[in-house]
Amino acid sequence: MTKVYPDDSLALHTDLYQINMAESYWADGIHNRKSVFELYFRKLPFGNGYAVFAGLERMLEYLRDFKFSDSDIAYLRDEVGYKEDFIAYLKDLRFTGDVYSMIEGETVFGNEPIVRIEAPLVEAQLVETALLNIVNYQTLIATKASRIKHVAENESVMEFGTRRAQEMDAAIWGTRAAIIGGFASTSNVRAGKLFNLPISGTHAHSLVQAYHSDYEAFHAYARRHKDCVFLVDTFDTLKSGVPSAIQVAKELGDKINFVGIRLDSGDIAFLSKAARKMLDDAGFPDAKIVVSNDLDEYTMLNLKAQDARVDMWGIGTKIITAYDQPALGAVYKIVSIEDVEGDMVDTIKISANAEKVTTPGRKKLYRIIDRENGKAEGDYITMYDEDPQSEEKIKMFHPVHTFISKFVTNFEAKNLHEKVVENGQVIYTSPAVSEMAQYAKDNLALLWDEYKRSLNPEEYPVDLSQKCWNNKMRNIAEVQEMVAKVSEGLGGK
Ligand SMILES: Nc1ncnc2c1ncn2[C@@H]1O[C@H](COP(=O)(O)OP(=O)(O)OP(=O)(O)O)[C@@H](O)[C@H]1O
Ligand SMILES: O=P(O)(O)OC[C@H]1O[C@H](OP(=O)(O)OP(=O)(O)O)[C@H](O)[C@@H]1O
Ligand SMILES: O=C(O)c1cccnc1
Repeated sequence: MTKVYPDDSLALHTDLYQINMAESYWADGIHNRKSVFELYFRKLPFGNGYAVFAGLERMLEYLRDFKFSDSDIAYLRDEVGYKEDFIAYLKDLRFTGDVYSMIEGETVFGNEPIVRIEAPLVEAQLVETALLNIVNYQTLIATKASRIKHVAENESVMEFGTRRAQEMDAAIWGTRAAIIGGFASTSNVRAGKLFNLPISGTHAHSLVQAYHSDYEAFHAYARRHKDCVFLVDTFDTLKSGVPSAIQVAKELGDKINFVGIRLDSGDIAFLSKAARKMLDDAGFPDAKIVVSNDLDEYTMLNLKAQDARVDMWGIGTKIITAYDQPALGAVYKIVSIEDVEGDMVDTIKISANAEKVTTPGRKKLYRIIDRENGKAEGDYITMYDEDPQSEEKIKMFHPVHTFISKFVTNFEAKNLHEKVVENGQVIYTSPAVSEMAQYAKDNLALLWDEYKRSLNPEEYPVDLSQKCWNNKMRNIAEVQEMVAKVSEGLGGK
């Protein structure tokens, strides 16, 4: 049985090691040193050429409300065993830092900072797990939704996944992310209420089974509902389901809005073509054909290649669980920390894998947009004090394979980070989810098609400024020097 705490908070929604590190920082008196952390992922999910950022609104709620409640404090003291002095410190702890973030619906790529947290070390550390939890899931689902919508083109896509979601929270936030990524509506009524999302739905096989008849079931449904989409595959799609739907639509005429039919099994290509012909011949050329049944962008593409006659898609399991890639690997890394003199010192994490070496320093992120064609040339990471817009010409080069480079002129440098939290106060108001979805759509229009194709897209450039790259190389050299000294001191080679 779960225990119920009326004052349960999300401050404990973290890994134990974060609180243990917080205790060390505090005991050593370095907990209030200014620090800069960045949140980013390295590899795009689903082999896609871009991702769609989602999660800011929940992150902001979490940071705003960050506080260990009385029952959290009691648990940490009585069950986990932290000492009284540290417990007293945790009681009054709030998030007091600054946060810079992309806004929801922004197109995002690997190895670029999505969120930058500037806060006392202990605070920035404690919020890591929750921030990653939020962004990893929501961005994954928004990206999957965008892939699916890309294949659907102008046909609308409904989210049907709640029953298959990894529990209730995922259904709610996942469907919100799906709408940001391009889905038109959700079947989850609570999500509709909470986030003001468009809700939609048809009916299930149980309705038809309860009446033992397609005709009776459709009639019963139509007596109480104006908009009707009849599910036609319970007994026999072409011999009973579609003819019954047509009969009810004819009988009730203007009394209902016969939106169309739904197919949920069998050969969708074959059945949709046959049903289309029956509907057209019966005088219902505007009736829509909705399809569902374990669909995703791959089956959709395949169905389109077979000229399936589909007007609307219902997608459940494969969107809400991000079925083919259940996790986005976003990470949260420290890039700069105040030293004993009060100066900020950049810090780096070295790895044998060049892609995994962090990029030190407080940085900014720009999207470089060609003023002539309005298309994005690439993203450009600079040190905080740089302003690419003040330059005539910038050199963009691959941060690992540096010989891949180009000069860009006549560009607009769009700053992708908005200040959303200042001294712990949330200063950003999230727009409606529909606006986020529109923003996502507009952003995708900046990308050349080769970055958007669902199979083997081109790699979009995410480059470092020369200054940023030099800083990284200097940090690597310094660490190598330090390691050599340590190694010598310890008797190493
Ligand atoms: N013409 C088609 N081409 C490719 N895939 C299809 C086609 N028609 C249906 N599919 C997909 O093939 C899969 C068929 O799965 P399955 O065999 O479980 O369905 P079914 O037996 O027809 O229906 P159910 O088990 O739900 O009653 C589904 O993912 C469906 O979307
Ligand atoms: O297929 P998804 O993309 O997950 O979409 C949601 C599914 O949920 C319903 O099926 P139901 O729960 O009745 O299961 P079934 O169709 O597999 O029998 C509906 O008929 C869809 O097929
Ligand atoms: O409205 C529907 O058709 C629907 C809703 C949830 C799951 N499957 C279908």
